[in-house]
Amino acid sequence: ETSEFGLFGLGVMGKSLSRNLANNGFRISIFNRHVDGVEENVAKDFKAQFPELSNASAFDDISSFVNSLEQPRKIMLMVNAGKAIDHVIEDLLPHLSENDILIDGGNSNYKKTKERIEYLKTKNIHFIGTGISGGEEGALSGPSIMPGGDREAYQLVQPYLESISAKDWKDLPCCTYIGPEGSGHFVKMVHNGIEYVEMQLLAEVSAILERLGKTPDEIADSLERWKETADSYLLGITVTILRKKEGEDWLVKKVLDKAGNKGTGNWTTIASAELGVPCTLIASALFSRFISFYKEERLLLNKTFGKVNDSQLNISTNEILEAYQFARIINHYQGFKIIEEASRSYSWDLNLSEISRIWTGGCIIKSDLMRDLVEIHKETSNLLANPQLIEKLNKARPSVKKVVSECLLKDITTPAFSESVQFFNGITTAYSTANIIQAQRDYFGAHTYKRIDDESGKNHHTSWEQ
Ligand SMILES: O=C(O)[C@H](O)[C@@H](O)[C@H](O)[C@H](O)COP(=O)(O)O
Repeated sequence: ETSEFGLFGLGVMGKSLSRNLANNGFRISIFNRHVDGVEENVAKDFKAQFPELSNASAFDDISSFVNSLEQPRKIMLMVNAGKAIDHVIEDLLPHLSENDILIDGGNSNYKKTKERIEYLKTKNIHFIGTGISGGEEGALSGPSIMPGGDREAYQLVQPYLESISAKDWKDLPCCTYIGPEGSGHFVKMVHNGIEYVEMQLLAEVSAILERLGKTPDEIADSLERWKETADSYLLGITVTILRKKEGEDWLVKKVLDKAGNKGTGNWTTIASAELGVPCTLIASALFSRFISFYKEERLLLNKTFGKVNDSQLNISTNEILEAYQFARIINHYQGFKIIEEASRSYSWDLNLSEISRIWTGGCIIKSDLMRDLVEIHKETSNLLANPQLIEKLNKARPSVKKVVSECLLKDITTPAFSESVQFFNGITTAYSTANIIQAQRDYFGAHTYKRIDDESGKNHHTSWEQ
């Protein structure tokens, strides 16, 4: 009997998604390449390991894999983002038939996805660029799925993606058609950008609570209490991480402080620059990872400059919680702003409320705040215009300013907290200092400027020295 769905690439996510598809009763074919001495019989061995895969067909030969599938074929590619996708597409093409559908479930760059859609369209093959969030566990039990590309083709794979996805509080699938072109991968990219900041904020919170003399267990106790008002997946795993011991020692203390990245935070920062959206927090979180990589230089410079002010920190845990809530709202404001701008610039017509909804389950940034954003985005796309969030921000302002200034004075590095206040001050300032910038640009480059007393809006130029 032919299979109804194919899974190509049995890495961490591919394996979890295969089992998820099988657990949902689908007849699947699974494929993993054969690499002498490296990857041999991966699909067959994997199939043998899990009872739910007993009906699955396992292959390491592309033509048998493709021919095992009913037409139009639906194949999900779970291979590393980048060139590997193009190689796999070229390997598959000779075996595919018109109207077959390829789904790229990796963290691919949205511009490349658009190119691949257009390239495969010339061969009457559909390509759906799909963001999948939730890691190994989420992919098995139900990830958040963000498919983008050809809507008709999506409808043919919708039953599979919706079945395996996480379910929201109304038991609806955390999977929805995002939009055309690479919009699915764009939205996943921004998901990761928001994720970077949420992780950075929790790291900064831990550093501040440690400076207040708390052990990892005591920090975990505090964060555990924060679940009442600020629960999120990342808060939950950070509690577990902080409690993890190796003998008497906390494992987290043994982890080398060099944070890696696989590119999505990078791309989000580039996209924010290209689209003119100030995602300052995402850029800051990315650059904090880059700074962490200068470990040797940091050790040297620490000797040169050292921390001078290690006096007592005068901050309460509750003020840190309020500051954390403040910065998270700014983070989500910036994240959804770039999605809104991309939707406008690329005519993708994205639904911010629906995107918030599918991010309430299965994904890394799922949280109580995201749950609130589902309703808020039905009223406005501007989170800073929502009365509920305005009230929260105004209530938390004294705390975040105190936390940032105290940490600055006491030499505790809090780039994400600091940036949240700087951004907020900037975006809420009626008359900024940009008039000076315009005058300087006009001075040395005759770039012209507009005048507040000239409603025509025409450009003016001044010979500033005369
Ligand atoms: O949503 C998710 O499931 C994760 O974000 C996932 O996509 C992956 O873990 C990223 O690679 C993390 O990004 P970095 O490797 O850049 O931290």
